[in-house]
Amino acid sequence: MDFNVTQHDSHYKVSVGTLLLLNVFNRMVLCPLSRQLLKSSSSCGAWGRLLQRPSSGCVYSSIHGFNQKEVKEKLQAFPGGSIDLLKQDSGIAILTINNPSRMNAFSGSMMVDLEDKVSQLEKWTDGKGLIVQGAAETFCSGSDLSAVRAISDPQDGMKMCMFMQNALTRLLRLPLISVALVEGRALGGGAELTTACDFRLMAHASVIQFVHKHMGLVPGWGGAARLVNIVGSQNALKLLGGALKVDPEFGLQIGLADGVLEGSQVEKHAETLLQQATNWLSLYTKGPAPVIQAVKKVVVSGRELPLSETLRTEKDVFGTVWGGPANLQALASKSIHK
Ligand SMILES: CCCC(=O)SCCNC(=O)CCNC(=O)[C@H](O)C(C)(C)COP(=O)(O)OP(=O)(O)OC[C@H]1O[C@@H](n2cnc3c(N)ncnc32)[C@H](O)[C@@H]1OP(=O)(O)O
Repeated sequence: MDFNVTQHDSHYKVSVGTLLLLNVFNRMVLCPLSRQLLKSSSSCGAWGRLLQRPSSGCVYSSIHGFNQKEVKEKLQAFPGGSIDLLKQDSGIAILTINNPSRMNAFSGSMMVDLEDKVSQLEKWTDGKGLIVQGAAETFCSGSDLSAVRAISDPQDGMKMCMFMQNALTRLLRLPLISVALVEGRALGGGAELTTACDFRLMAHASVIQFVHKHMGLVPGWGGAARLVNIVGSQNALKLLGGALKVDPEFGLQIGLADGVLEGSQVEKHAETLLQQATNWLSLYTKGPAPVIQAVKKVVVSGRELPLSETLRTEKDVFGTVWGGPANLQALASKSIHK
């Protein structure tokens, strides 16, 4: 029996035998080969650095004089609040910044908690998407100012900054499509946190503001580097230099926001913001987890690596889905894309 398969504008004739052979070839030759390539590149290659090992997305390690255990102990001295993770059967997880009495400011223990939750998400094989939100109708007001005052020594400040850069870089590199649901205010480090997600959805009347200049600071959690990638250097300079308030309309205009959510309080039976964000995200997370994760991996490599390295990574990721269950099922079901 032959299947007529349309891919874009070309028609291919694929027999069941060919499909099975492809699958066997993939499982016995390509996959072990890919795994071998990944192994050999894991110590220094870009692929290994970015995608292969959990927590390998770290920017700082002991070779940079960074002692994670020591920094964690110091941060734990500033307790309060929590970072809550809910992994759902749908493959979409909800990460909640939870410290309402301080407008969801990050205490030291919340920073440690965040790193722990990112580690859990790195191991989530069934995951496809992630929504990052704040508790009690506001997003996050940045660093807890009482901790900031206590860690005024530049060396300690830099250690906290390295810790948060590691955690947020790993958050952005997760093989999950992530969205920050911004309600209320995202200030300082909270604004930086929104840039560690792939997308930002802003609720009516919400504000993202890099208030660092007003605090005599610049972003230190990787937010400036990510902001430049998202909105370009001209807009980033305006947002940081002017500590401008970004409302949903301005956010859409400069590309910081990817969508605006309706106010749920206005109409009694309106969808909650979380439901709206989930619906928005599900357009991109529909399908099997290995395929969605592969999509995110090729985009991460394209976003971060030089062209020749990103092409090699794309080839390796391609090898993990080619002839895989979703690919074979699509071929067998004669899927067409009108
Ligand atoms: C590299 C990271 C750099 C940084 O993130 S530096 C921190 C940047 N963030 C800030 O400066 C935010 C300072 N806070 C504010 O501007 C205002 O509190 C804010 C968020 C606009 C909310 O204003 P309001 O709605 O009027 O509420 P409020 O001021 O009464 O605040 C309610 C309670 O929350 C507290 N709070 C808000 N942001 C905080 C923070 N970042 N650290 C510690 N506590 C914070 C605030 O002190 C107040 O507490 P309390 O009720 O007086 O005990």
